[in-house]
Amino acid sequence: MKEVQIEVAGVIKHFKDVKAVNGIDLTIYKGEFVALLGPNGAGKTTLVEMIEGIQKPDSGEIKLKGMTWAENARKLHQIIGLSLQETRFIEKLRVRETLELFASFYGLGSERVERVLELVNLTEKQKAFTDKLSGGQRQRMALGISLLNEPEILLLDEPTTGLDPNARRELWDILLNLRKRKGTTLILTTHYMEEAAYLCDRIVIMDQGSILAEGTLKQLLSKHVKGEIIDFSIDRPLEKEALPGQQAILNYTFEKETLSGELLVTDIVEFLPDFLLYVQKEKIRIDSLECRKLTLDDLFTSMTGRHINQ
Ligand SMILES: Nc1ncnc2c1ncn2[C@@H]1O[C@H](COP(=O)(O)OP(=O)(O)OP(=O)(O)O)[C@@H](O)[C@H]1O
Repeated sequence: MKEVQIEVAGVIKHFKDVKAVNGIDLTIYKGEFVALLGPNGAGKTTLVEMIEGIQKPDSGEIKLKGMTWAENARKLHQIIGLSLQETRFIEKLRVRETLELFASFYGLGSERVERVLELVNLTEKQKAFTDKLSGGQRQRMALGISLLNEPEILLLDEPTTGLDPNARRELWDILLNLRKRKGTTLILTTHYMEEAAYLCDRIVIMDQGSILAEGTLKQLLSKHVKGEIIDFSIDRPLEKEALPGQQAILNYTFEKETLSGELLVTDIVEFLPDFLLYVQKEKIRIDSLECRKLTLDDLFTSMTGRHINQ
C-alpha cells in the first residue's frame, strides 16, 4: 500500500481579485518526487507555501502525514524541510556558521552540520562568507539548510533557477541520492521542463491557479499529445493545401518571414517519403529538416497557448 504523505483537497487562495490557487486537489505518496510546472503566476509558489504552512488557504484542507498546520504545527516543523525562492543569507556569516545557526533552531550540533556540508558538497567552502558563494553554491547551501533536520518531506521552490546545466545536474544528483537513502518525499516548483522530466516521478502542470494535467512524463505525452513533428525551412512559402498526405497532417504552420514550417503529422515514416517526393518534383530547396517526437514543451504549449518561460 502506498503511504499518503501530502493531501491537498479543494484548496482555494485569493489575493484581492487574483485567484492564485483555484480549487486544487492533489495526493502525494511517500518517496514520490513531484514537480509543479507552470509559467510565472501559475500559482505554484502560493500552493507550496500553503503546504509549508506559511500561507493559509481561504478554503479547502491540507494534511501532511494526516496532520493539519492548525493542530500540529510543532510536529510538522520537525518533518518538513523547505527552501524558498531566492534565499538570502546573512552576509557577515560564513557557510559553516550559517548552517550552525539554523542547526541550533533544531537543537542539532556540529556533527549534523558536517554531515550536511558533505551532503551538499560544501565542505571545502565551509569557511567562505556566504556573499562570496557562486549561484550553484548558494542553491546547495539553501538545500543544505532545508536538509538539516533530516526532513521526510522536502519542499523546494525553484531550487535550480539561474543555475548552469552542470550546477543544476549536481543538485539533482544530491536529491536523487537523498531519496535512495531516505525515501524522502519531494515537491519542487520549476520552469524547467527537463528538470521535471529527469528528476520527478510525477509532473503536475499548473496554469492560472489550476491543474491542467498530471501524470508521469510518459502518461502525459501519450494521453495528451498525438503525433510527431517535422520542422523544416525552404526557399519559398508553402501552403497547406499544396502538401501531399493531407489525411496525416494534424497541424501545419508556416512562417513567411523565416520561410520555416512546422508539420504535426500522425506518423513521420508514412508522411515523409511523399513530402520529399513532392519537394523534389517542385524543385523546392530544403535548407533544414528535422524530425522529432513531441515533448513536454509541445504539450505545455498546446494546453496553455504559450511557452513555459513566457
Ligand atoms: N502576496 C501576494 N499578494 C498579492 N498577489 C499575490 C501574492 N502572492 C502571489 N500573488 C499573485 O498570485 C498569482 C500566483 O502567484 P505565484 O507566486 O503563486 O505564482 P508562481 O506560479 O509561483 O509564479 P513564479 O513562477 O513567477 O514564481 C500571481 O498572479 C501573483 O501575482
